[in-house]
Amino acid sequence: MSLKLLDRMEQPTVRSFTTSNELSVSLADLVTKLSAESIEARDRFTVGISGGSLPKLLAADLKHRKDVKWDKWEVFFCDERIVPLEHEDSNYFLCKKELFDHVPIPPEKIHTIDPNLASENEPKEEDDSIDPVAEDYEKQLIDVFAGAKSIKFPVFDLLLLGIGPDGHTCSLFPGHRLLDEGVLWVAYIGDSPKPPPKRVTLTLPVVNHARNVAFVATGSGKQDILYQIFEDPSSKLPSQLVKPTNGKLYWFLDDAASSKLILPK
Ligand SMILES: O=C(O)[C@H](O)[C@@H](O)[C@H](O)[C@H](O)COP(=O)(O)O
Repeated sequence: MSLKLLDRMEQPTVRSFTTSNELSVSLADLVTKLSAESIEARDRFTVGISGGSLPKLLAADLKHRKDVKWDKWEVFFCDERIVPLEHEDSNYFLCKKELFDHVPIPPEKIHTIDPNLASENEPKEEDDSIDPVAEDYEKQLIDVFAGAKSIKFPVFDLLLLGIGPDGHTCSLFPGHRLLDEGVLWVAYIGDSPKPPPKRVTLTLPVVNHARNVAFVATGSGKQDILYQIFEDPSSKLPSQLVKPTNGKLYWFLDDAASSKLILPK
């Protein structure tokens, strides 16, 4: 593979599958393995899930696994649309339909935004990454990850990321000022190029502090952006800025998405 992501300490693991079902089985194997290892080491598994096509691919095989200690999971959302939780645009709603309705994760371990906190008016210009929904969600992360301690950033056991055709991930979009956010754990974006516009998102430092990060991308619509990411280290796309500091990076692709990449057989 002519992987140009050479400036990271550890090469990512890149897997491409003929079918999305094969991808889902392999992804479920990794999630199950990381869940067991995390629970063994820390008596819990902290995971962040993205929206889009990821939840269906994640759940397809995982929801049938019997060897997962679901009650030890702490689930967050890598980004979330500021809509009611029962709205079809809600990532929680999507994950509930695909996964949470099929596995016994205790409801109190599924950490959702509180859309009722949404302010009618946009934040003031100078602090426009701060918003009641984002602040509340950040407090939920602090409760789970920091408790009484003060830590710079949370360390997720696994973050599951999608990638947009423009190279965005979470709700971190190309050229957006949020890419420079270095303090907040959760930020507000009111002008998401991908509708709906109002969202909260984990910030890049949180993503890069994770023990494991797995991108999931399928379909020919992703082939060009994946080629750019893997072949052009100079472009600073959000997905290319994901370089876990002390963590492992995985790419789960299907052959349609990886068709322009030169991957080892
Ligand atoms: O809430 C969201 O919109 C997602 O978290 C977003 O970051 C998604 O992962 C990408 O847009 C890829 O979406 P697809 O996998 O559907 O192309």
